[in-house]
Amino acid sequence: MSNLMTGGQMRTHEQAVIGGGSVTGLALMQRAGQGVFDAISQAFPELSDACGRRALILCGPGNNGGDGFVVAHLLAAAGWAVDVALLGEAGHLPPDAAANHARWVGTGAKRRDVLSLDQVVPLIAAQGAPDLVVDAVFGTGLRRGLSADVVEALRVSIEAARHSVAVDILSGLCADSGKWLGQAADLTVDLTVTFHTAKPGHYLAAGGRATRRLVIVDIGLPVQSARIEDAELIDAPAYSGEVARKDPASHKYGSGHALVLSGGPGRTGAARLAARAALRIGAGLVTIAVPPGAQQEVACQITAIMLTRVADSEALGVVLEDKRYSALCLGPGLGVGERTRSLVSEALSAGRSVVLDADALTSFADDPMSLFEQVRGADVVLTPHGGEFARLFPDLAEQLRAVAETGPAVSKIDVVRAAAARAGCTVLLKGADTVIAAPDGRVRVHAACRERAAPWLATAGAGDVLAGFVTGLMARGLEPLEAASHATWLHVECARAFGPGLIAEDLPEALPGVLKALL
Ligand SMILES: NC(=O)C1=CN([C@@H]2O[C@H](COP(=O)(O)OP(=O)(O)OC[C@H]3O[C@@H](n4cnc5c(N)ncnc54)[C@H](OP(=O)(O)O)[C@@H]3O)[C@@H](O)[C@H]2O)[C@@H](O)CC1
Ligand SMILES: Nc1ncnc2c1ncn2[C@@H]1O[C@H](COP(=O)(O)OP(=O)(O)O)[C@@H](O)[C@H]1O
Ligand SMILES: [K+]
Repeated sequence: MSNLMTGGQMRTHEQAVIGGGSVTGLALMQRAGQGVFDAISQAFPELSDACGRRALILCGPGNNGGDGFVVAHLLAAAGWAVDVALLGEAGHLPPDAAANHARWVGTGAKRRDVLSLDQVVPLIAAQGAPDLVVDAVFGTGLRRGLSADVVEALRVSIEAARHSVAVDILSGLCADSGKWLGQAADLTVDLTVTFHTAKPGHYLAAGGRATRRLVIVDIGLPVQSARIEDAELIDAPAYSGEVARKDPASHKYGSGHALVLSGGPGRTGAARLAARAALRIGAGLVTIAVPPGAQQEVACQITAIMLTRVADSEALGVVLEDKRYSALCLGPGLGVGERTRSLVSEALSAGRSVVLDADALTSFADDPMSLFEQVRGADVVLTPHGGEFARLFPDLAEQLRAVAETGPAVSKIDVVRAAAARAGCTVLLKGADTVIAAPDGRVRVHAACRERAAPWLATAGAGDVLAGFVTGLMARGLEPLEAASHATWLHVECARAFGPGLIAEDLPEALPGVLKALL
């Protein structure tokens, strides 16, 4: 896993390193610009012959613009015809950007013109499409939404150019949250080149869709050891290798016994999906607890999975006298109301690992604190989708939903971290971008975007399978944050392995192939 650093963390780190005297801001800017140039050459080999190529570089009023001037210089040196447009006054640029602006403009007979940003649209109308547009208008310093003329210049350039590249992050996106500040511009570039680490805004919300490729350039800043305030990205190509391995000497009870509670007649499918997922991910045994009226329905659809009758919370208490049940899953298809609340309370009081999903969460919509009092400090994972999250944490959901006028905006990381602290247990908020937070502040991010896109995963029952994966891994003894992280990565991996046409039943069946590939 790698760290995701916010704009603020990046600035603090950069200032500390510059303050230490080992490097100057100007040198970092040169490395950043060189990194963008190299990434362009690598991503678009068809541009290697610079003869007759035209580039348009859009520079902003801060250091992101400074990076743009470095890129302009390198492209021109390589033989490109380069136009540069600047937003704002050259005289107001910060020192390092001003130095690179001056270098670009040159002196005497070799002076070059710098256009103003409002000359960009007429330039493209007159000259036709450039081969390359580089967006160096705003990076991590974006503080408010783009004005309409900036959006227009960006849109026309990006849509016209054959190749589009954003320096650090596409202008208009908040680097911390991936949200558009102000009005959403909904632009997409071919390539984004960022520095030192990826930022949350490259993965969260609109940020995950705003670039087709992301390249992270090492600009020589020292790598910081992991700190609790850094969100970690679940990104390793073979993340869940440890899950694929089992102790050769263990027996089935060594891998735990998962109990999945089912809803009544006609509502048992979700629990069966979760149970199959828990078994496939390696729980040694899986049992479905069914209300008596649904016994027939479940019995005729399971084989390796076992069944026990559980009419109510008292019956659940009796079942849980068997201490070998190591993890429980409640929620999928369970029904909303008092019965579910009492089953949840019984499960939590038994002191096992517990996954609460779907109806088990919605059942506490009227009094979320009564749930949090029971889960605090226990090995519990809550797995809400956006709607369920809003029922338990309405204020946090509102902060996440609100249009952000100023940056940095509240991010999915911020709200899930706050939710986990409030609930006192691990919270996994689902979506194309999934954020998992432990109550101690650790956060993991998985984004099903770009090379990990899994659009077929947005299918009924996929969430039940995820709950089953988490349950199975907790049954095997993984701690909540680890179980949730591996389950999330494997869930997407199964969807990617199966591909188009995926339905929820296919996910557990794709898992053996995925696990085998990890060994
Ligand atoms: N950190 C590092 O290690 C390294 C960083 N590097 C580079 O520096 C970049 C960060 O530079 P940065 O801090 O100068 O911010 P940047 O994004 O250029 O913008 C700030 C300017 O924009 C203005 N402004 C903001 N929003 C606005 C709006 N909506 N509309 C209009 N104006 C607006 C704001 O003005 P103000 O808010 O003060 O009015 C200020 O003038 C980073 O992304 C990377 O590319 C690399 O060189 C190497 C190492
Ligand atoms: N666009 C998407 N790309 C990747 N994964 C997605 C996308 N949309 C939803 N998912 C995933 O699909 C699952 C849907 O779960 P959920 O909303 O609970 O549905 P259900 O209740 O029908 O099972 C979650 O794991 C979520 O992260
Ligand atoms: K940019």
